[in-house]
Amino acid sequence: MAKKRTKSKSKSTTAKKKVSFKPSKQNKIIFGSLLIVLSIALFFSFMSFYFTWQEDQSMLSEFANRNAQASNLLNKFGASVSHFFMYQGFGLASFAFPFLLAITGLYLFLGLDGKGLVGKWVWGLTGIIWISVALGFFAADLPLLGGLIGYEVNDFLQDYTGKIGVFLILIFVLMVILVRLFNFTPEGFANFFRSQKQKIKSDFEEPIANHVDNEEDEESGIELNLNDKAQEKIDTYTHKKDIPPLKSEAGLDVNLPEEEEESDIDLTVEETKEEEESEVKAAKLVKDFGEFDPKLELGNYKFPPIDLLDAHGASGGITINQEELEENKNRIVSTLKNYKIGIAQIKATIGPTVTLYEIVPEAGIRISKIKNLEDDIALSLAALGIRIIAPIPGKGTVGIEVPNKNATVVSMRSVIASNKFQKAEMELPVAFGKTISNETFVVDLAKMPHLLMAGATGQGKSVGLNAVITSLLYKKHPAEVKFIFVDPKKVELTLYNKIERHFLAKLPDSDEAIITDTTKVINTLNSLCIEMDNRYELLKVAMVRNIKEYNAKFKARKLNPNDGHKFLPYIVLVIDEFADLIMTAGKEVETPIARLAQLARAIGIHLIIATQRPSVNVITGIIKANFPARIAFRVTSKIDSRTILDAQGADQLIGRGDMLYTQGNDMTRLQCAFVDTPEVAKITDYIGSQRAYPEAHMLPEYVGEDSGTSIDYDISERDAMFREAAEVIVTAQQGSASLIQRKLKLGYNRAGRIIDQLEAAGIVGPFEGSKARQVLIPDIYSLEQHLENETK
Ligand SMILES: Nc1ncnc2c1ncn2[C@@H]1O[C@H](COP(=O)(O)OP(=O)(O)OP(=O)(O)O)[C@@H](O)[C@H]1O
Repeated sequence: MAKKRTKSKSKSTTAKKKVSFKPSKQNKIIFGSLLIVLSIALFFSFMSFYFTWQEDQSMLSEFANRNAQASNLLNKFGASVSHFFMYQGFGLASFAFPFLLAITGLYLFLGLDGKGLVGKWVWGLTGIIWISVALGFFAADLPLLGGLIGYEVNDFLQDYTGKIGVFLILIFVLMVILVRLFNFTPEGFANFFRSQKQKIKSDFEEPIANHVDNEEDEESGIELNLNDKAQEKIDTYTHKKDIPPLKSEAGLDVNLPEEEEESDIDLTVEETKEEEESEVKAAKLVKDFGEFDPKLELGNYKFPPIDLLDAHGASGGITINQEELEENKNRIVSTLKNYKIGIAQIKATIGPTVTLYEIVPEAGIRISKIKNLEDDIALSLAALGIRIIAPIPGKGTVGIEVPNKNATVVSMRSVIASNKFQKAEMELPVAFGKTISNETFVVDLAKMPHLLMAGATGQGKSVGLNAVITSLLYKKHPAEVKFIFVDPKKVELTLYNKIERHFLAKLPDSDEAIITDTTKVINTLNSLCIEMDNRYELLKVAMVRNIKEYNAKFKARKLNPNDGHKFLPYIVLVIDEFADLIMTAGKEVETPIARLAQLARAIGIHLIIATQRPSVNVITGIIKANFPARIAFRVTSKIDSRTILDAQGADQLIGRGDMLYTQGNDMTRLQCAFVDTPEVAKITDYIGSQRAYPEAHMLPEYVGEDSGTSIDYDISERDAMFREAAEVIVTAQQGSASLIQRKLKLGYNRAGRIIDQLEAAGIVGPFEGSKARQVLIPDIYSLEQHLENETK
C-alpha cells in the first residue's frame, strides 16, 4: 500500500510537469465552476418546470421581451431550457443532465483526467434515452415523463415492432446496461442494490485514481499490474491525499518533495511488476498443470496395509486386576503410615505396563520425605521398577508408578490404527507407544528435531527404532522421506535393504545402501553436511525459512527447476550402536554429527542415534546439547540414566520396551509399541515388491580422506626427517610434535611441519586440541607398507 501511495503521488507530480500541453489549470477551474453552476441552475429549473410549465408555456415565445416574466425559479431561462430538455427532449430522464454536467465540472475543477468521463457521458446518454423511451412506453398518457423524444421513439418503434417488440427491446437494452455497467450476474442479483450503492460511491472515486495512474505514462503498464483490491486502496488514499495540494495551488505553487518522490518511484514500480509477474506465471503454471506432485513418479504406490502387523494378543486392551490394585493401594498406604505420612487421597491410573498411584499427602508433609522412601516402598510392594515422581509436574500430587504383574504388550498395530496417529497432521509422525493412561503417544520427528535413544542391551532399543521407522513407512510416501541406515552390528537393519530404491539414500559410489563400515559412515556424514549446505543455499535463493515453506513454494510452481530447485524429501539418518562408531572413529564422526544436529533442523535432515553404552565419552556434551529429544530404555545405573536424561529414573524401568521420553523438561513414561522382526519383514516385502525408483536417492559426492587430505603435501616436498619422525610416532603410538622435537632434536616449527605432513600422509589423525593426535598406523610393519603403497 505504502509503495503504491508513493507511486500514485509521484505520478501526479510527473503530471504537473507536462502541464503546458493542456488548458491552464486556472482555465480548467473556471470552466469547471461554470459547469457546476450551470448544473445547479438546470436542476432547479427542471424541478420548477414540473410545477410551472403550464403557466410558462405562453412565455416561451417571448424570451426577448424584457417585461415578460416566467414563474420558473430561473425565470425565462429556466422555462426555456426546461421546455427544451423536459418537454421537447427526454422528460424526467433529463434530470441526468445536471448530474452529468456537475460531474464534468468537478473533473475540471479538480484537474482530473477526462478519460473516465467519456464513459460516463456515453452511459449517461444511453440511460437517458432508455428511461425516456421506457417512460414513453409505460406512461404514454403522461407525455411530460418521457418527453417528446421518448414519445416519438416509442411511437416509431411500435410502428415497426408493436408493443411487445418495444417491450423486448427495452428489456434487452436494460440487460446490456446492467451487464456492462453494473457487472450484473445472476448470482449477484441478490446483492444488486448493495453493490449498486457501492458502485456509485466508487464511481466517484475511480476517476480521481484513474487520473493519478493514467495521466502520462500509460505505457509503464502499472495499471495492468494492479488488482481490483489494490486499486481500491489507492483510490481511497489518493482521494484523500491529492486534494490538499490543489488548495495550495490555488494560491501558491508548492511542490517541494518532487525530486525525492521521483527517485522512489522507479524502484517501487519495478518491484511490484517483477513480483507480480512471477506470481502470475506460477499461477498460470498451476492452472495449466496443477500443483507439482512429488508422488507422481510412483503414483501407484500403495501404503502398507495394517494387516501386515500383528495384534500380539492384546486386542482386548488392558485387563484390570482389581485385587492387585487394592493390594498395592493398601501397601502404599500402610508403608507411608509407618513413616508417619498421612494420605488425604489416592487415585490409580492403569497403564499397559505400570499403574500410576497418585497420592495427595496430608497437609504439612514434606515431599522430599516421600521421595526418600522410594526403596522402602519398593521393598514393601516387593516389586522392581517403582518410580516415584514427587511432585507430578503441573499437579499437586505425588506419583508412585508400580509395575503391573501382567504387563500388556502394546502392539504396533494398535498404535498405527489409532485415530491419533491416523489423523496426525504432522510432517514426520512417529507413534512410540502408549502412555501410562493408555493413550497413544504420537510426536513429530520434524519438531524434535533429533532423537537420542539409549538403553542397556535387550531392553527394547531395536524394537524402538523399528517402531519409529514403521510409523514413518505407514505415513509417508517414498517421495517424501528417505532413510540412511548405519548399522555396525550388520544384523538389525538389514531387512530394510528391500526398500532401498523406495526409501533409502546412499552415496553415489556405494553398493550397499545400509552402511556397516566406519569409513563409509564418515563419508556419508560429510556428504550429508554437503547436502545440508546445498539445501540451505536453495532455501536462501527461494527466500524461505524452512523445508516446509520451500516445498510448498516448489509445489505451487514458484521455483524453477531449471535454476536447480527440486522437491526436497526429508532425510532421516538412523545410527544404531553409536558407541561403536565413536570408539572406532571418534571426532571424525562426532564433528559432522554435531554440525548436522546443530544446523539441519530447518532443512529436513533428522538424526536418530541409538546406543547401548550411554557413557559420557559416547554421549558427549556437544551431542547432548543438540539432541533435546531423548529416549531411555532401562539402564543399569543411575549414572547412565543421568547421562541420557539428565535425571534418574531410567534405572528403575522394567525393561521390555518400558521407556522414558523427554523433549526438554517434561518426562513421559511410555510403553514402546512392539513390532517384531517378521512384521518388519512383511512391511518391507510389501513395499519392496512395488514399482520403485531406478535407484536409491543419491547423496552428494564427498571426496574423502582416501583421495586427498585437507592439508595436501607433495611427497617430494616432505621433510628429510619425515620417515624417522613417522617411525618415532608409530613406535610410541603418540602423535605429538614435542615427541618428535625431543627424539629427533628438532625445532618446534620443523616438528610441527612434519606432523602436518604425517597427517597428510594418513599416519596421524587431525589436530585434537590439547590431546595428542591419534596414530592411525598400528606398527612399524604397517607403516612400511603404507609408505610403500604411497610411492606406487
Ligand atoms: N515394546 C516391547 N514390548 C514387548 N516386548 C519387548 C518390547 N521391546 C522389546 N521387547 C522384548 O525385548 C527383547 C529385546 O528387545 P530388543 O532387541 O529391542 O533389545 P535391544 O535393546 O535392541 O538389544 P540389543 O541392544 O542387544 O540389540 C525383544 O525380543 C522382545 O522380546
